[in-house]
Amino acid sequence: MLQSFEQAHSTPPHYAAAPTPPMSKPTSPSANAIANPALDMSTADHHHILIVTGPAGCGKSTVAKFLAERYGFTYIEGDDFHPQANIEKMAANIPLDDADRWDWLILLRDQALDSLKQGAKGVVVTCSALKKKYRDVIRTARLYDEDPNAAVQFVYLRASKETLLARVGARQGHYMKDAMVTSQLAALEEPDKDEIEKLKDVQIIDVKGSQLEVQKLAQTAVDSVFQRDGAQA
Ligand SMILES: Nc1ncnc2c1ncn2[C@@H]1O[C@H](COP(=O)(O)OP(=O)(O)O)[C@@H](O)[C@H]1O
Ligand SMILES: O=C(O)[C@H](O)[C@@H](O)[C@H](O)[C@H](O)COP(=O)(O)O
Repeated sequence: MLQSFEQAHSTPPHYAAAPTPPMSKPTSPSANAIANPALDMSTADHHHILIVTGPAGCGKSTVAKFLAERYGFTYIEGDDFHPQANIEKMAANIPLDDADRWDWLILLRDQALDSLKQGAKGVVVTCSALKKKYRDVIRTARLYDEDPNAAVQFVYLRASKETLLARVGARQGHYMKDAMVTSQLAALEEPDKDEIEKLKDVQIIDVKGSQLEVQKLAQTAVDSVFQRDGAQA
């Protein structure tokens, strides 16, 4: 959900014009979160940057809020960090191009790193990250991090065109309208074999089910990442 850009915030020097609203405070895992040793492993051995990706309407914000609450991570809503020019373009049904996206992607990467630096035990970021080269920008977080245990992990939400159209169409008050779904899918490069098998930093979630079903799938996927990383630590 888009928030106000008027609040005070710190601005990275290389992105002076960017809106940078404050991030949500880390939340404690909800009282009814299922007890799971993965929660401890994630915080003891690694500081994860979870990037929830996929086209408009796939459920990024919905899933990211759930994951942030479950793990007590800081939530960063990517839509809140677009410069006004990008928002105006999207609201006019004009797809962003690469040039529109680079600084936004760098800003999201740096916001995630800032959060970890300020003590967050992990971060969940929503970012469509439609193309491999956009994901590669976020992957460079590792190079800039002062914390050698920081780990970027993508949670890609896979949805059919019909599902996207239905969900974007039903959503109220967002600048991204259903007319943009076609261009989102045209730009989309799903995570490829290299990313899945070599980099091993992508989890793919089918989101055709209910919110609860999708939450369970996302939780299982992320728990497995924490288990894996804990075992390797
Ligand atoms: N699994 C689901 N089933 C049905 N509706 C969903 C599901 N997940 C999200 N939604 C709804 O679809 C719309 C788009 O979800 P949202 O999280 O805003 O997607 P994104 O952030 O990827 O654009 C919202 O109105 C949301 O409530
Ligand atoms: O919630 C949404 O509907 C989307 O996330 C939408 O807002 C947009 O896709 C991104 O903010 C960035 O735009 P690109 O996907 O064109 O990079």
